[in-house]
Amino acid sequence: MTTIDVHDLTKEYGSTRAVDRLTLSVEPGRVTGFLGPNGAGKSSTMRLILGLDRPTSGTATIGGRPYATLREPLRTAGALLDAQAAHGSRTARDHLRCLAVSNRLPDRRADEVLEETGLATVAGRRIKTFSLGMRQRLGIATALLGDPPVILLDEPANGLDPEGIVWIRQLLRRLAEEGRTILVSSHLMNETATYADHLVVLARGRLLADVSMSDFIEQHSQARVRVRAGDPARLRATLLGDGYTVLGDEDGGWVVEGARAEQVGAVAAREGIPVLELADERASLEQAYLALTADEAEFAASFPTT
Ligand SMILES: Nc1ncnc2c1ncn2[C@@H]1O[C@H](COP(=O)(O)OP(=O)(O)OP(=O)(O)O)[C@@H](O)[C@H]1O
Repeated sequence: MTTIDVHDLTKEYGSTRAVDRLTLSVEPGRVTGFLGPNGAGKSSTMRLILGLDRPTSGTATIGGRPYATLREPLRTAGALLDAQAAHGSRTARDHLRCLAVSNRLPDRRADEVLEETGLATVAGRRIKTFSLGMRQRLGIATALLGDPPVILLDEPANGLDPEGIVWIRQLLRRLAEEGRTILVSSHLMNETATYADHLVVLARGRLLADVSMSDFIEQHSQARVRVRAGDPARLRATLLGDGYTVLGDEDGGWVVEGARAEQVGAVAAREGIPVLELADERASLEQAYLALTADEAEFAASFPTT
């Protein structure tokens, strides 16, 4: 089992501290979503893990070794960082075969990963004719080429069509179930929620959270209850009288902030108000993420207050 270990990692570009004393481990057998506002340091961290940049201080290792010292790196870690990186005048198959040869991988791996990523029918086409989504698939094919235990993907769903998004979700789940270590950065919270088991959240180069998906949502969201009742006006007045915050929902019911279903049910029962619908509302990853990072977004839009 191969773990990614980052210890006290710092990277400065001139006066910008892109990564700031970061310590974390990315564990095998699960998909770790790598989140954070623009400029948080996600790509910089991935580049440092992959030996593409030198840290200012600290270490990043894969299976206990710096990437640069791995003898057959593609067999240990595969990555998609920049889908535009492939040579445009080569065909997809030639691009992958060249990489296979230079990494002493069997030639057949090129066709296997083309098949796996849905590119078999365009394997003979030059990469410069590829759409963004096809380039993403080729980047993922490259990451899978060495059948590595560790995979890092920077925004893999970028440019994928709806079918491609379903495909990447299933692929990530399968890779994790095979026991691999998967680190995936994304700005798409709804997507991340469908495949990640664990989350690492950065802001301004620092670690904000390193926690399971379910604990993250629990910790960074408020309990809410949705309720519809036979006498909505009286239920609202009673709840307000008991100190709850009550908002209207689009179906004519109420959303009660900071409450659980059993509490709202007890209030309705006490007052003899018939309850037609009552449910705890599960916060989304997006709501929890926005609550956590509200003060951290370096380039957050400012909204007019009037
Ligand atoms: N090669 C570089 N030279 C100078 N500054 C850099 C370089 N690479 C990154 N930075 C800076 O480091 C900070 C972190 O950038 P990084 O790309 O790692 O963030 P990110 O979390 O991946 O952002 P995004 O979500 O927008 O891709 C930013 O302030 C960025 O401008």
